[in-house]
Amino acid sequence: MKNFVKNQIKKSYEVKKNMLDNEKLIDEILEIGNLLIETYKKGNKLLIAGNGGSAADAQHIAGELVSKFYFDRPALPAIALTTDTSIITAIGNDYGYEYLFSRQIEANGVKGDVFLGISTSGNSKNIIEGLKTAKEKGLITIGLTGESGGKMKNLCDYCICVPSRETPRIQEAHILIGHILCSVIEEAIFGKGF
Ligand SMILES: O=C(CO)[C@@H](O)[C@H](O)[C@H](O)[C@H](O)COP(=O)(O)O
Ligand SMILES: [Zn+2]
Repeated sequence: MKNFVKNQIKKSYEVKKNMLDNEKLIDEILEIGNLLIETYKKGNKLLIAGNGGSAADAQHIAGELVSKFYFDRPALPAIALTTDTSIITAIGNDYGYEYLFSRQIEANGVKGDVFLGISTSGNSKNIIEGLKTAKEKGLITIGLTGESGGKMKNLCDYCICVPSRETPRIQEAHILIGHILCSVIEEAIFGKGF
């Protein structure tokens, strides 16, 4: 049983090590960081969505931006589209689960905003519909996925495909990337070194 535990730590570590050695992936994180910095400087906002553990990630990232990450500074606008049970149950009941995020993007997204879709398979229908509506409304689209990228890969303006096929390991890398993006944004806009 000890090895069972150790094996999972090892797998998580190996995914992170592969990311560290992948210069293209590091550049992609920085490119998205710069895009989000520009988005905030223009006065636009970030909308985030995911299912299950990725819904928690969406809320986690929005929390860092609206509250604070490392230090006290003005709030940054970010909305997780996974939190309002009245909206979610109404859309799910009246239109269908696949329209959960697209309907909210239709309501709250404006040109220049960014939609971040998080999905380990890259194939969750409500994220795919969200990406389509986001594009139609002039939002910039970012995806966080697993190795294959699924259908999201060709639908997103920017897509980071974490080099793993295991949902929990992919999620662990997604939240690392989310944290890095929050730190880059906070430092670039409000840090003393800038
Ligand atoms: O957290 C986990 C597994 O670690 C699950 O709740 C997982 O997020 C759910 O099965 C999701 O429905 C998976 O969707 P996706 O990542 O393929 O979009
Ligand atoms: Zn999980």
